[in-house]
Amino acid sequence: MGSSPETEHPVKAFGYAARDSSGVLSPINFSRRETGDEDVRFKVLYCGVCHSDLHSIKNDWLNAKYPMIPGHEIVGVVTEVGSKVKKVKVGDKVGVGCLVGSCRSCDQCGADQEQYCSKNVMTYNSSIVITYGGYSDHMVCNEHFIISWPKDLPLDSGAPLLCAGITVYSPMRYYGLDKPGMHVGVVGLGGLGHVAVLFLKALGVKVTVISTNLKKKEEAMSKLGADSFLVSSDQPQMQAAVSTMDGIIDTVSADHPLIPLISLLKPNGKLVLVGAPTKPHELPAFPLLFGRKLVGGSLIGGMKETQEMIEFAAKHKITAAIELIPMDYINTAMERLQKSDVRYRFVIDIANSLKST
Ligand SMILES: NC(=O)c1ccc[n+]([C@@H]2O[C@H](COP(=O)([O-])OP(=O)(O)OC[C@H]3O[C@@H](n4cnc5c(N)ncnc54)[C@H](O)[C@@H]3O)[C@@H](O)[C@H]2O)c1
Ligand SMILES: [Zn+2]
Repeated sequence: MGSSPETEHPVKAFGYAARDSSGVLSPINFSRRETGDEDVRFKVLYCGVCHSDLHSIKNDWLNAKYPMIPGHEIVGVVTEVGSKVKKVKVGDKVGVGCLVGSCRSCDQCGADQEQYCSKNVMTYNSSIVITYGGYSDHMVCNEHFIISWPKDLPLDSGAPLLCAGITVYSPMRYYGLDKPGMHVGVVGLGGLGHVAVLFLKALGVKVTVISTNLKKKEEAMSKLGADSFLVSSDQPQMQAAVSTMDGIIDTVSADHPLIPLISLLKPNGKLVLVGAPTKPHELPAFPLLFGRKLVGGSLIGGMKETQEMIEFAAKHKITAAIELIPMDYINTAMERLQKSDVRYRFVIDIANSLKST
């Protein structure tokens, strides 16, 4: 029996898609697969708006497939489970982040690092199969990639943790920047950056925000609890902070110089890049040699660590600072995100505002 997109994906769905690199999002009817034995089907309640969604719809990374339905900070309520599903039941609250599949048999998958599996399937714009993300009415996904939502964690302001949260939490753990009393810098106070401050503070780490924008100082210190604030263009301030940091988490989404950041590190300090600008960084050897410094990267986190992160967040009452928006505000939200005009994450109120046409 031949298969067609209709037989493989017979369940009608509705969402918002970008059709080309203008990135403009508009309503779309599409379809999803039936609930398989190991699948969890859920109604989407909330979906965060990550800067990666913006990079993707605009084809900044030159890998866009259209129509593209973005969204990988997805929280919902389970409506159907396959016969073999053990993790959740109908009515449970669940989350899905950036991953919906991986080979499940390679070394990386065996080490709970599905994010580094060469055959992993991203939640949308996957290069392996067609996937559509959370700017949509419902999702279906293998239970391995489902996060069980902690009872006391808010659904709307918790949603951004599924990408922004795990993306900063994982490198803190892996690079050992999680020890009480350490001093860690956070560059770029946006969606990722502001939750980085919250996680580091919960771990007992001293945090300095490094930003281009002095206007964010008051909020960074009083609302997010940062210990100090450096304006990256202020030379005397930057000079006074040279060799003071054990690590830096760099969340900046656009081109920026790394050398001033490397100079802020103590010997053996680590600069971790999580932001994904398109232009290559300039990275001279000398500032690394003198001080045995390290520049590394990190991509989201595996499923086990994402579950651990979300439980850590619930325990420490960590949520994102959000602006809740209706679906039809998304194009304005994307324009504002491009201008860094959001404190600090847009979250779409999908269930109350996405109406099928
Ligand atoms: N590594 C990963 O797994 C991963 C996961 C999610 C997002 N990302 C990437 O991280 C980056 C940040 O994502 P976000 O959602 O936090 O974005 P955001 O827009 O909310 O925050 C980015 C911050 O960078 C600042 N910034 C922008 N241009 C700057 C410049 N030239 N110099 C200094 N600061 C500048 C902005 O003011 C803003 O505070 C994006 O590139 C995104 O694609 C990576
Ligand atoms: Zn993201």
